[in-house]
Amino acid sequence: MHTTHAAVELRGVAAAYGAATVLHEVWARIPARRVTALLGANGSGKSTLLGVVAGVHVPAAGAVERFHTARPALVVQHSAVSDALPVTVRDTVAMGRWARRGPWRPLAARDRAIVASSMRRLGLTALAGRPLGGLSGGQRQRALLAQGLAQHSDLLLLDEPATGLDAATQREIPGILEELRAQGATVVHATHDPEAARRADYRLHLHGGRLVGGDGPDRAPAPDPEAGADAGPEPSAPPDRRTTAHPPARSAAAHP
Ligand SMILES: Nc1ncnc2c1ncn2[C@@H]1O[C@H](COP(=O)(O)OP(=O)(O)OP(=O)(O)O)[C@@H](O)[C@H]1O
Repeated sequence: MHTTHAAVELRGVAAAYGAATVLHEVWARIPARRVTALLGANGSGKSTLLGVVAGVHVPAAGAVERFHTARPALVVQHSAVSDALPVTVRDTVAMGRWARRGPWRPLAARDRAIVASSMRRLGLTALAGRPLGGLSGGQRQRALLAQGLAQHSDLLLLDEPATGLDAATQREIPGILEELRAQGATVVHATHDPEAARRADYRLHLHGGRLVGGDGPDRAPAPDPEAGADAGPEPSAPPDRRTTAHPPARSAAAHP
C-alpha cells in the first residue's frame, strides 16, 4: 500500500551508461516535505540517482513512482553547464519559469517577481545583466541554484549545490533548503559536506552504486506499520526482503 508521505519511491532501480550499470537495485522511499541528503564517495552514483528521480535518466530496470504534483526541479553542478550559452544571469534564472510559461515566452509580472526574489536570495541582483559564461564557477552555481528556486517546484533535486561557493554562501545553503522545506517542498541534495548532511532530515548513503544505508532523524514521525511506514529514510526493501533490509547506518552519514 502506498503512503501519502512519500514524495518518490524507487523500486529496484538500476541505471546504466551504455553497457556499464552504475546503480544496482535501489529500493528507497524519499519522504515528502523533508530534506534528504544523498551521501557517498565520488562515483558512487549520487548524480545518476538524482537524474533517475528527476526523470531525466531512464532506469535500466525497476520503477520510479513520484507522488508530487509539479515537474521536479533538477539543479546540476555548474561544471555541467556550457560556458558558451549566450544568456545573462537573469535569463538563466528566468528559465526556471519556462516549465510554467513555455520557452522564451514573455514573463508575467508574477514570474518576474519570482525571478527577482530568487536572484536576491542567492545574492545575484548586482550580476543580473552579466553573461553567464563570464561568471566565476561559484557565481554560476548560484545562478543555477536561483533557477532551481524560481521553478517553485515541490520536488527540488540539487547536485552538490555548495560546490564552488565561497564559505559565506556555502553556510547559507542548509538554511535555504530548510526554508524550502518549510514552504512545503521535498528537497534531495547530493553533498560531501558533513554539516549539510547533519542538518538534513534524512540521509541515504550510496556505495558503488548500491544504497548501503540510511538514517532517520529523531523528529521523524513514528512509522505506521499498518500503512507501510511514513516515508522512512531507510532504504526500503522489497516486500519479500523486508526482514533483510539494510540497517540504518548513522555512522555513514557522519562520514559522507
Ligand atoms: N555520462 C556518463 N557516461 C559514462 N559513465 C558515467 C557518466 N556519468 C557518470 N558515469 C559513471 O557512473 C558512475 C556514477 O557516477 P555519478 O556521477 O552518478 O557519481 P557521483 O556519486 O555523483 O560522483 P561525484 O561525487 O563525483 O559527483 C561513475 O562510475 C561514473 O564514472
